[in-house]
Amino acid sequence: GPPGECIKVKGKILPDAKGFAVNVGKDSSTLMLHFNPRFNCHGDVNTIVCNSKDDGTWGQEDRIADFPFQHGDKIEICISFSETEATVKLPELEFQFPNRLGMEKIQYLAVEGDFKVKAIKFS
Ligand SMILES: C=CCO[C@@H]1O[C@H](CO)[C@@H](O[C@@H]2O[C@H](CO)[C@H](O)[C@H](OCc3cn(Cc4cccc(/C=C/CN=C(N)N)c4)nn3)[C@H]2O)[C@H](O)[C@H]1NC(C)=O
Repeated sequence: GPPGECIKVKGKILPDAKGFAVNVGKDSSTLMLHFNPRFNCHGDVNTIVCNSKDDGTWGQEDRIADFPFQHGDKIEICISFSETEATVKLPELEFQFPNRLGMEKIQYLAVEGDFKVKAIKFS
């Protein structure tokens, strides 16, 4: 959807989650944002890793200092964006990630890993 629109992903983190990801962008190879909370994977413990992907090539990772998630949590993740940055709103945490590709619309959303999607809403 267009800038300013908010993509809401509601769901439940699995009780034994190692990690999950919410990907938004053009398609699976071109992502404005790969939002990847890691409970314990790739050597990361309780770390949110964010990145972009440009035609199949990962960008530079950003690691967010806070980790407001627990196994089994029911959460809502709200992602909105402008031409300069994406904003991720979580329970007790909000942060920005640069819109490195200058993407003007999001037409792709995928949720992967240990997260059970309950609802997705575009508002
Ligand atoms: C230190 C060594 C070199 O540096 C590492 O180099 C790795 C490879 O590049 C990076 O890792 C990569 O980082 C990328 C972001 O930048 C993507 O996240 C990618 O994953 C893509 C991907 C997504 N997906 C689906 C998915 C997503 C989330 C959970 C699951 C499944 C959960 C498993 N549940 C179980 N088993 N119950 C599955 N699969 N692959 C990841 O491989 C590390 O961050 C990086 N670490 C650091 C500190 O720099």
